[in-house]
Amino acid sequence: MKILVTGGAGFIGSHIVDELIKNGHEVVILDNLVTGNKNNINPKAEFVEGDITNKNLDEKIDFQDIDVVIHQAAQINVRKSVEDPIYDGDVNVLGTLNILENMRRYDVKKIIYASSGGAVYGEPEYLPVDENHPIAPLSPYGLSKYCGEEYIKLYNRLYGIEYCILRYSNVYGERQDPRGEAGVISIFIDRILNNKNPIIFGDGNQTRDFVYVKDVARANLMALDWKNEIVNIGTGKETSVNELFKIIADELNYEDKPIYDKPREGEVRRIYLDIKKAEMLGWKPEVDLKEGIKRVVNWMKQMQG
Ligand SMILES: O=c1ccn([C@@H]2O[C@H](COP(=O)(O)OP(=O)(O)O[C@H]3O[C@H](CO)[C@H](O)[C@H](O)[C@H]3O)[C@@H](O)[C@H]2O)c(=O)[nH]1
Repeated sequence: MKILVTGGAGFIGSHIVDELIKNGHEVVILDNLVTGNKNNINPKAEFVEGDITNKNLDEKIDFQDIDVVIHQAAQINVRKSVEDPIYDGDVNVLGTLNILENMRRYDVKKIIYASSGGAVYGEPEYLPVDENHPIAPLSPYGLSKYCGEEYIKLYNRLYGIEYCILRYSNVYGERQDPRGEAGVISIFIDRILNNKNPIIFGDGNQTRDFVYVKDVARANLMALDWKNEIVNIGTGKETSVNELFKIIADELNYEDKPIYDKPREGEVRRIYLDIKKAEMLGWKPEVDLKEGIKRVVNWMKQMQG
């Protein structure tokens, strides 16, 4: 199949591209390189530098040739979305709509969409959070990601474009930029390798569901066969930031303590995803947190030479 991966030079998108190419697919990458990185680009993919909000995108990309779009390009910074909700909406809502319009115009059959299991549900009413949990985002980012979902469902009703919406939990792994938007795992490892104490916001008892990026990439590959589904992609396991610190400290033989700072405002206390639906569809995470952290450590050591 010929697949367009938007954001294919980014952290998650580039792993998806690698997985697709490994499985014999032809890949076109669209990325504006704002947070994406040229070094992440698989040499076997065709690379188009451009923006999902460009109204003349069809001058750069031959949509007629594309079978499926895997849409990963986005504004992904939660705090930035609070500071500048209009920019966030431009990229995440209008950018997604622009992709859908091109798909409609040139008859592209299917879209796989990266949504956020951490941001669309808001403060969990029950745990683990399944796909039927009420939607009540606490940030413009959570809402803009959800708007993307709704436009995709609308385009399915109106024009029959097939979809699969994947709601990721906290994704970590190689190529996540520790100095970039998010990713407590790469931030802690980066700080320890540079002789700085990790900083824990609040008491460290807040919890998250950390899923390894190559497991997420594999979910995208499988989603090529899933039809009009909304699926949580996580591990179904809850890990506190304190526990996380301990696993990373053990891995790096770090004996110093973390610094405790004031809690980050507006973030959820506990969240982890119910992944029964993904499991029913045949996907499950394969790399556990310890092993995944080992891999990130090795990668970061390599990067630092
Ligand atoms: O130096 C740090 C960084 C983070 N944290 C804590 O670690 C947890 C995870 O923080 P992240 O910034 O890694 O991720 P978030 O849970 O804030 O998740 C956000 O960023 C994710 C990307 O990794 C997804 O986009 C997700 O949807 C969005 O809510 C939070 O409790 C945060 O307070 C620290 O204690 N110290």
